[in-house]
Amino acid sequence: MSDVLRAICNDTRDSVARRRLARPESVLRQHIADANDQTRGFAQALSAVADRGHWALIAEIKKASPSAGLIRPDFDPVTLAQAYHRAGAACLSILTEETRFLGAEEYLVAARAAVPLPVLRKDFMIDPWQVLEARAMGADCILLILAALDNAQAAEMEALAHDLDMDVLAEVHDEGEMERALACLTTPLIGVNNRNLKTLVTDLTTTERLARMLPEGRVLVAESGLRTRDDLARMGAVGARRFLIGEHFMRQPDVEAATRALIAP
Ligand SMILES: O=C(O)c1ccccc1NCC(=O)[C@H](O)[C@H](O)COP(=O)(O)O
Repeated sequence: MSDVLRAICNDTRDSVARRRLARPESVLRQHIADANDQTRGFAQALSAVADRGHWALIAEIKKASPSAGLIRPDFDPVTLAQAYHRAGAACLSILTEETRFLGAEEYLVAARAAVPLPVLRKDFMIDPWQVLEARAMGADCILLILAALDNAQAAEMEALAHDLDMDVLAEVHDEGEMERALACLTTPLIGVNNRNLKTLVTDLTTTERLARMLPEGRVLVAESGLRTRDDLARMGAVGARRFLIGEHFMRQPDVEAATRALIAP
């Protein structure tokens, strides 16, 4: 595990221990039962767009990041979600990690209430309790970063997410992680992160290299460092139809126009 990822996961472990005291598993399960909220079908929403031959966008709402610092000072998750929705995004990704991404559960709750799109809880999932927490806050999908988990942990969290009717986006960055994801997880959604979490540098050749390892039945999500229509075409040339994009949009004064400009047929 890279130093950056290790540091984030260590902080997450402390934060989970605090949050779990306030909302133990039994409380989360009761909340989920009482809310009786149906999930929205994250993977299905992506396929509905991709299968029509369009770019299927997971549009990210992120205020800050370790690589970029503060990205969007005038941050309003509801306005951003509505702009993405009007522009034709298939799904949202919302950072809930508080320390380095300045994310919050409240952002996910408010953005999801404002639009009908399925939502990925973007966080560092290291404990099954967080999967319950994600469902309780309304997430339709969770991210499992293979670099942060061993196979048994990843499989346990995937099974719990599926039990709770959520989808799973598995994230890999190299051949070893891709092999592990394919061996221990059943999710169709395989995200290749172009960002090296050691150096935080993005390199689109990562997706180009790993795309060829995907077998039938799995679908590629190209993640990070995507800014231009040429970038999407380049990812499209190796089979990607689904894209996770954050920073490029967060830097635009007109997020709706920028989103339309990138994904328009
Ligand atoms: O974005 C970072 O600096 C970062 C650092 C350490 C771990 C994860 C990080 N990013 C999370 C992501 O996966 C991206 O937010 C996502 O793929 C969108 O990438 P981008 O379009 O480059 O904002």
